[in-house]
Amino acid sequence: MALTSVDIALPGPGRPPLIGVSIGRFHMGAGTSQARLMTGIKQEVLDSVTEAGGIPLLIPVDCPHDAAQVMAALDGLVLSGGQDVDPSNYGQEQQVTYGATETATGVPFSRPKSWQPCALRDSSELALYRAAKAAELPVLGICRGMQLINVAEGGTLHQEILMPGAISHELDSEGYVHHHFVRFGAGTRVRDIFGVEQYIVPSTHHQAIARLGDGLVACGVAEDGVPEFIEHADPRHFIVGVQGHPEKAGHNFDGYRALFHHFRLECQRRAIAREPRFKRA
Ligand SMILES: NCCCC(=O)O
Repeated sequence: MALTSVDIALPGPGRPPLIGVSIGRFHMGAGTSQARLMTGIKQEVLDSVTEAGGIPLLIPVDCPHDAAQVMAALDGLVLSGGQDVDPSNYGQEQQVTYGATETATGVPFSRPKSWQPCALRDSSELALYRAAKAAELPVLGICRGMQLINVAEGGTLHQEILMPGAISHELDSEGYVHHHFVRFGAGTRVRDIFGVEQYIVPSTHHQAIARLGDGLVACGVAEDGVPEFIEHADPRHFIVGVQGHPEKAGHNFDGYRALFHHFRLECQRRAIAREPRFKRA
């Protein structure tokens, strides 16, 4: 689908939708006088929502309000990327990777497979997802966000992509992004949005969906079988997860801009249906 700048610039009838964006929390400058606890999100996520015609509103992990109250004030939810989901949320223990040498140091190493899990962020985002779904608000999950949707629906993750025959999905040791193809399922929402059967994925993840959650469809799958896109099978829900990073790819690949565009339109359409007073003549 080719989007023009006019499509993006005109939000259409009604007010621009208010789109909640979950954000991570992390420590910076540990052990220095600049040590601080930060809350942050990649700028590209906010830019993608804004460019698509939505208003992004950040939801901190320790927001004290009930998730249903928060989502009642919003028209949609973006679950952003970041640290790994704690394996306890999908019934597993933290696994450990053992290596003969660490690339940089040449010494044996072991490290937890799941990177910096944060119980507070997990519980906050799981509650927001459930509240958004209950209110039939559109949800777009990016990378970790897609994995969180799967976990919320009872699915599981591979704590590392080490399955036989798996292609490379991670940044390589020099930081280059691997690109590979994804094939969209016929009759799926994402197939309609992208308007093609195959698309390119800039891939930067080390975990992947293992068992798919209830009600979800793996609507875009890589050649090694790794789910790259998921969506909810029930058409009442606009719930879409992307394992890659659409917020980083929109300037090169129109399909990812189309994804944000359709998400914003769906948020707006449902907001108008709920609040007809916002509809312009
Ligand atoms: N697990 C959340 C971040 C994405 C990944 O590396 O799998």
